[in-house]
Amino acid sequence: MDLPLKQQNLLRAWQSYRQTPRFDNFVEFAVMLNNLTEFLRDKNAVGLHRAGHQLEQQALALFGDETTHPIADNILQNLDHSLHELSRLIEDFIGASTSHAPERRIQPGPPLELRRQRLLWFISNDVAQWQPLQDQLRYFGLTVENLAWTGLRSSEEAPLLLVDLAGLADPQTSLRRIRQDYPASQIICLSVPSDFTLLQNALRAGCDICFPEGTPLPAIVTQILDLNDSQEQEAFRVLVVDDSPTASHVIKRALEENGIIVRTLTDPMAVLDALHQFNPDLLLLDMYMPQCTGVEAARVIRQHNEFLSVPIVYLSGETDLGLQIDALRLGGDHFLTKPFNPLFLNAIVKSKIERYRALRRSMYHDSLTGLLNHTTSKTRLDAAIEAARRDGSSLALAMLDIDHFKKVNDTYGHPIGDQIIRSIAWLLKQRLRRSDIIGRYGGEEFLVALPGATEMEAMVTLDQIRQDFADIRHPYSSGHFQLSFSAGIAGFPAFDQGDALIKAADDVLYIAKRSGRNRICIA
Ligand SMILES: Nc1nc2c(ncn2[C@@H]2O[C@H](COP(=O)(O)OP(=O)(O)OP(=O)(O)O)[C@@H](O)[C@H]2O)c(=O)[nH]1
Repeated sequence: MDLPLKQQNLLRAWQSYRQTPRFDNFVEFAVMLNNLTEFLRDKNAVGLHRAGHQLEQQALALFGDETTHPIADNILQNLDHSLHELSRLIEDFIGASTSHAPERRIQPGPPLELRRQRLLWFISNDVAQWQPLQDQLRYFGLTVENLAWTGLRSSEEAPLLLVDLAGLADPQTSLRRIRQDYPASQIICLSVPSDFTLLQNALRAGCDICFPEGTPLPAIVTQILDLNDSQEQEAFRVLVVDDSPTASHVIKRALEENGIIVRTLTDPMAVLDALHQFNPDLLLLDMYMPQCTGVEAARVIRQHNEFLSVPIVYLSGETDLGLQIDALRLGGDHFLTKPFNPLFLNAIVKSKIERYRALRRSMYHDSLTGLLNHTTSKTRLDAAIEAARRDGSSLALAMLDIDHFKKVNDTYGHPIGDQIIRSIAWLLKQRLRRSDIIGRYGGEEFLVALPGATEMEAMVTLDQIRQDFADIRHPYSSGHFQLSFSAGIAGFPAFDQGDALIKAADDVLYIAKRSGRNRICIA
């Protein structure tokens, strides 16, 4: 729905510049272009993003200032041509998506809001050979459909394309055709000969990721699931503190055009409350405000441990280098001088937030699985119990432990053991709700808290996951092996503190282990 709108905005902005070729109209065009390109990147519409990015580079080279506009006629024609090429690609994509879209029926929603399943099309002349890979991907929640090279069709969403190049007479031409037909899809190639030129050719023809011949199955599964995982990213949040409502409005608009959630504040003295309530990923601070300077506000903020790492970017008309350096020394991360270039502002804000989020991830999440780490799982559980107490709702906690895991390490090696730990993490992420708490509590032990669920409801959900996990065939050498996990469930309000709940679930997990494993017991 957003794509046609963004395309229209871009064409409209270009039209305005063609009619009145002033610098500010060019800025508007560049902002709309940047907005569309970032949108395509976020949606992983790889081919379309590539085309948008090329046009953006062309436009940025012409950005200049008031004196450089209007741009020369021949350059204008060039830009016009590239813009219409991009527009045609987008229209083809939108047309293909809507004309072949299957009729959508409204069905009653599932009781638990499951994460959306990603569609994957598998294109190969030898589907049977890839059955184990397909099975693995299905187990982890991807919807896999097989397509023949001769039977390619359109889709409402941009599916992930897994393309087997084995046995193709002219893989490059086939790939180019696919890239053209599916401009928005991510293309992953299997069976690419491990040769520099052939890999380079596949990438040039439009492939995004190549797996050379002989890549082990677990490595392929891991990368595809990682790709799928990285799709889910919450919108960035920025708090703007500037005493001028006009300046705040301009900044807000520039950032919102890029999908960033913005809150503005004209009174710097209220910044601590706003930080607590809004929980931003970044602060944009005006340098000079009547009651308090930006540097003073930054120093006050940095007195609070919880806000020590939130990036602070100063906005000011100040061009004195010495003052800028001092401002950075006193708790800021970057300095942007007004009038700012909206594209530059967006790029700085996004890159700072990406780093900040990566830092937070490493602080609160487990590096092997991306799940919450031990400490954070407990903190989140405590907070969820408090919320359940306030709302008078229930909460179920499960402790899960992989069965005979020592034997896995001893028989297949530690790296395969790690792979199993990751696979159970993916399965849990795939099957549980966003609002559930999923943590790696210890080596092969996981904590799962389901706010709002009773013990029995948790049992139904987790028992399905248990059965599915037990069905997964983990490939090893030329064969495979299967595993299981056991779990113990306890519930709030029967146990009304985090530690008591964990102990109760752990106790029944022990009973599940003693009574034969591959089962779930309730406290
Ligand atoms: N590969 C790998 N192994 C781990 C990791 N953390 C813990 N382990 C191993 O997990 C195994 C846990 O074994 P045990 O606690 O004896 O239990 P088990 O073999 O799973 O048997 P039961 O729990 O009784 O079914 C140990 O061999 C640990 O070395 C990890 O991050 N990676």
